Amino acid sequence: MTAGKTPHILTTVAEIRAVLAGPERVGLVPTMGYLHEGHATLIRQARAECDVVVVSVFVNPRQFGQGEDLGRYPRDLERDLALAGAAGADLLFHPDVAAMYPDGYATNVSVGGVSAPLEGQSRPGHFDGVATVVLKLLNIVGPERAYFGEKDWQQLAVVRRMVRDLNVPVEVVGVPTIREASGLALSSRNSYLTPEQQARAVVLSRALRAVQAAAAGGERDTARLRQAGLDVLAREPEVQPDYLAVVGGDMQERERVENDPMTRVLVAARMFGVRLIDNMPLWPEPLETEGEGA
Ligand SMILES: Nc1ncnc2c1ncn2[C@@H]1O[C@H](COP(=O)(O)OP(=O)(O)OP(=O)(O)O)[C@@H](O)[C@H]1O
Ligand SMILES: CC(C)(CO)[C@@H](O)C(=O)[O-]
Ligand code: BAL
Repeated sequence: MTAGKTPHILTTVAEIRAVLAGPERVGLVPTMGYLHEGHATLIRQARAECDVVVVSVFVNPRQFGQGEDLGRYPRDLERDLALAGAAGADLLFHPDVAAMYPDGYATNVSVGGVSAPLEGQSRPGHFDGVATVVLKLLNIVGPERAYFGEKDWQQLAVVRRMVRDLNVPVEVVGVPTIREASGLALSSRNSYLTPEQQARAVVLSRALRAVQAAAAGGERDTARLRQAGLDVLAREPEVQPDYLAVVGGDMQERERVENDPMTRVLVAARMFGVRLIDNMPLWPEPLETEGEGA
């Protein structure tokens, strides 16, 4: 199949299973639609590495809590088709809710450990919904590789854990976060904000960079690193921080940060009524190990 064409839309499990029955290497890019350059980057990487690229567009009700934005989540299938096609997608899987959760549906996938803190604490049940739908999508499409953005760092950890624990035969590929020139991480939810509000939301990435700078300056105490980020957030009156945390690959904070490339600083905050998340590695460049070069 060639890149740049409008992908075929398939809406039923039987259809997509029939189309993907061959021996080709399939890449899956799961999304909730309203695609942007972050999604396009995942699709392009899948295009470069796989024979057939499937993009799923499904706003999964099971990962939204009560009072969250399920009802107003942005949708534009025509635009998604054009963007997915231009980035190299062959197929767009767009099931409706009844196709994914038919009458009598009764199964939940719940990943322990990495799901519990941060987003898991702020959005109870969210990662059950994510794990459940991702496992269903993997079972429906049967890809060799599945692509996820580092923008949802904890989600990536949850998916990796689930795939390992349940022996799912897929390679999970994490793709670095795509940002506006300003530093704002691209996100479908940015569309809820005016351009002026988006400009002010840059404070989240600035806070993350302040934590990185404090670590680069020698700070190793987690509470003080955290404070460096919170001080930046405090200068923007429109920010209501949810959490800012410096965690290891297990999503847990320690008193002092470790010389470990998995150490990550994550932030979630409400701005102008919209909940935004972002994260960065604590060490943007690989660290020399203790004593190396001495
Ligand atoms: N800026 C980005 N850079 C890289 N990957 C991204 C980016 N934004 C989203 N993704 C990834 O795209 C996939 C689909 O995400 P999703 O459709 O929820 O988009 P989103 O922009 O994260 O939306 P939301 O605003 O709901 O968080 C996920 O794996 C997500 O991590
Ligand atoms: C992985 C995902 C498509 C599951 O609904 C969603 O959580 C997302 O878009 O990040
Ligand atoms: N990209 C994360 C999906 C969610 O917030 O539900």
